[in-house]
Amino acid sequence: MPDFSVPTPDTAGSDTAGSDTAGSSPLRVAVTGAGGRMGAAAVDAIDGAPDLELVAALGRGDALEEIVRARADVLVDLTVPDSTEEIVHFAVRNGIHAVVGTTGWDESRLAALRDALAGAPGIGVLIAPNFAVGSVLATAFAAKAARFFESVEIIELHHPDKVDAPSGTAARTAALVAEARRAAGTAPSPDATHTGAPGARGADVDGVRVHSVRLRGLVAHQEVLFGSAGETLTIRHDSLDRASFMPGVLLGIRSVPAAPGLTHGLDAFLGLDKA
Ligand SMILES: NC(=O)C1=CN([C@@H]2O[C@H](COP(=O)(O)OP(=O)(O)OC[C@H]3O[C@@H](n4cnc5c(N)ncnc54)[C@H](OP(=O)(O)O)[C@@H]3O)[C@@H](O)[C@H]2O)C=CC1
Ligand SMILES: O=C(O)C1=N[C@H](C(=O)O)C[C@H](O)C1
Repeated sequence: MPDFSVPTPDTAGSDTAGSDTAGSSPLRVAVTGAGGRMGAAAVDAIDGAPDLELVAALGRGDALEEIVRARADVLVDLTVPDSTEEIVHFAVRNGIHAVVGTTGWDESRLAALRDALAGAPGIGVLIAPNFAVGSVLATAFAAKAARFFESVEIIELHHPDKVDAPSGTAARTAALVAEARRAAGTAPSPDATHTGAPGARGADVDGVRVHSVRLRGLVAHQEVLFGSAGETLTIRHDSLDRASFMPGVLLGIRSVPAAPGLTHGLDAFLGLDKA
């Protein structure tokens, strides 16, 4: 597994950065959604990290108080959009940092979380739409490319057991692409469609068309398609296995105690905000 635990520009010098734990006690980590696809993989990854100690693994129906009783330093939430907000606010109220991979964090939820964190000095929450480094890079590349093309559309492709559409990654990519195009004064993507079947043109996310495919055999994939006269650019990322998410989960756990307030996206912990 690639190891991002070496100190990054943001974490260098912090107590919690790096895997060299000589002289310091392991970070105590709790996981909600521990029985799920991602939660189970995260539990294994945390178990395998010498600088981390898994102190609680909760499923639906387990009392959140167990996280406090276990004296967790960091909670990793990998549940469902309906549960994540309550769980993360519980952690913040109880002075526990959180690393959140669960989808469903729209602008109004993020604003409420920022408010809660303002009343919890020193507590950090990472909301990471995607933990895979390739996906984070692909989204950053898409945001960079956004202003240079007339047209943009996103296709996200996932396993059919996913409960939400579009994916959190696609929503975040669309938002960043839209922001870059607005800042550059780019016109909306041209589209002459005026008749057609409902849904045929995908969902409108911040002015960007997003198409969601659900197919057995897939894990998590995304294409951002750009087009201008005579050329196209496709930025594609594929997670072929949930192993792809684990280095990012571990980086989030190690970095979040030194990052008070809300961090949206793994970018800053990878030093990408300075690239
Ligand atoms: N950021 C990233 O890189 C990634 C994010 N994700 C996101 O992570 C989330 C989980 O995905 P995935 O593991 O595939 O989904 P799963 O459905 O496999 O897992 C979700 C788990 O959460 C449990 N759960 C639901 N509510 C609660 C609760 N209140 N307390 C404790 N546990 C609860 C469910 O239990 P039960 O089955 O009993 O309902 C289930 O075991 C999704 O939002 C997904 O989009 C996924 C992959 C990567
Ligand atoms: O449910 C999934 O599987 C995934 N969810 C996240 C999302 O919605 O973007 C991250 C990744 O795409 C896998």
